[in-house]
Amino acid sequence: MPVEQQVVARARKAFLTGRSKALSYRLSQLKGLRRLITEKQRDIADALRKDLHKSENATQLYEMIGLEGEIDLAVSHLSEWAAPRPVEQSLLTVADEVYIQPEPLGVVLIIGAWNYPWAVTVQPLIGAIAAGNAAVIKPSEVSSHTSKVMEELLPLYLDKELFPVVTGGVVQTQELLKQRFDHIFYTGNSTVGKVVMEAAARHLTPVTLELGGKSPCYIDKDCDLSVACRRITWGKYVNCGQTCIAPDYILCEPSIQDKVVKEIRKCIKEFYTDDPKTCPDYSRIVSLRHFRRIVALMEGSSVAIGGETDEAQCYIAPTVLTEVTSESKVMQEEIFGPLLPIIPISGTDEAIEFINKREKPLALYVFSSSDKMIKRMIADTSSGALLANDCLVHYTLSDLPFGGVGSSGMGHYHGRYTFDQLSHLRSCLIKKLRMERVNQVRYPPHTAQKLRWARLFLLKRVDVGQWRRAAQAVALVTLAAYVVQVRRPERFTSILYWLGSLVNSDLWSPCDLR
Ligand SMILES: NC(=O)c1ccc[n+]([C@@H]2O[C@H](COP(=O)([O-])OP(=O)(O)OC[C@H]3O[C@@H](n4cnc5c(N)ncnc54)[C@H](O)[C@@H]3O)[C@@H](O)[C@H]2O)c1
Ligand SMILES: CCCCCCCC=O
Repeated sequence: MPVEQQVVARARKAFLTGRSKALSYRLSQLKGLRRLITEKQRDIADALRKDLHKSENATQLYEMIGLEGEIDLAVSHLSEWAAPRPVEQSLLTVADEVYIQPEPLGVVLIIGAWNYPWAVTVQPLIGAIAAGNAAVIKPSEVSSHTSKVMEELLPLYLDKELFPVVTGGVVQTQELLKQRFDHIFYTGNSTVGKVVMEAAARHLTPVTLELGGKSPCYIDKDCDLSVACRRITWGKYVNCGQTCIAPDYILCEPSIQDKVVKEIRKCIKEFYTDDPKTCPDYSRIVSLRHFRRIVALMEGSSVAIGGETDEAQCYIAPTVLTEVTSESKVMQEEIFGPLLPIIPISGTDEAIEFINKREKPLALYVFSSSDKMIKRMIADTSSGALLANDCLVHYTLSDLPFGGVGSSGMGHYHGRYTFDQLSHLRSCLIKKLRMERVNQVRYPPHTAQKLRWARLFLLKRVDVGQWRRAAQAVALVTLAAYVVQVRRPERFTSILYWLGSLVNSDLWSPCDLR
């Protein structure tokens, strides 16, 4: 039996013991993960320096702080997320207990990518643990040092049967994909995304696909170009452009192109000095394969800034390309590197047309001082996320669902969204065996009179929670009135009057007919 099959079988067996379901157990595992991040910062940072030339501070800023925040959020909200969720009811079920009970799915497969290997592999794991699942973790073989560190460290802090790490490349991943999972959470490119989805379909396993693509960045001429270019320079060149939501290309009117180039040049110098190659904050391309792919993308465009490369170090300077058209090589695929092409367009109409002609992006960036223009972009385009006047920062908010649409992915996560994505939201309705008369309206023979009652019973929507709160309020006020009557009879009438107005208030009127 292949080792991957054995690992999955062990994880399923551990899940079936039921121990991952107890909230106290989930919390202890989350706290273990938190300790790992705190105690092993140095090992994590060393590996990322070897993989991507990331500085220790950049590792903290772009990966670890986010994970700490997500763990803390899950720990503090777990009981609320996992609790039964009451729902609005119809009159037909008003006497019943009706709620949604989130329950674990079972064994989840998490396949991570290499660019922010801790963020994109461990963040889904936080949700998997919080939701009470077992999870098999497959880090990317491309960030090999990090993969090794994960394999060594995770078992020291987590239940190794419930949360095993499988390392290796395509062969091992494909072996894993033959196994039956209850959910597959994949982060990576769309070509492999299709392979994952096909394998999942064989077992009818649901998937979350966190993919990429070309995220456009439109700069309106009505905007502060120096601020806009500063934010774009940061968003593009952080991690050497190897960010799923990096602005892939700029769309702007020819009249502002020179100013855009000038401002970006200024910011590159400010962030990465005159010689980015020696700057500790400037990363490297992850592998020779990716290096050669990115260098080849420059062909046919003019280099306005940068363009220097060093194959021995997988170094590509922060680069801006001009004289780019839709047909240019650099526009045929996601760049995922430090090349920033500028494509001239005639204005907002053409920008929207350009964006809508292509696949739906993971992120869409708009820089403008006009609220109207920004709202128009939101209304007339579609993307995983839209940011006005900034780049990347939506990723840091746990309350925003992170994910793509169309070819940039399916499903979403972060914060409670990860919990819900990796839970089954089970509908529960608990009726008592009494009050059978109410059910007459649904039993044959189906008469016109029964139908009239059924219409009322089914279409009147009732917020039972609101009724309960109102009943509690009335009970409290009645008690207070009783106490006042005994102690201060002269105030009794005014309290009765107030009580009457409460009873007549909106709280008691049934919801609209729908
Ligand atoms: N949406 C997001 O959150 C997000 C985050 C990071 C990266 N990305 C996207 O990921 C892409 C970059 O990552 P990548 O794809 O180069 O990462 P990658 O090469 O590390 O592949 C991702 C995972 O897929 C596995 N894999 C690769 N080839 C396979 C195959 N043929 N069969 C089965 N499994 C296979 C790898 O083992 C790895 O674990 C970019 O498109 C980027 O935009 C998206
Ligand atoms: C604040 C920026 C973090 C970016 C992480 C992006 C993960 C996808 O590549």
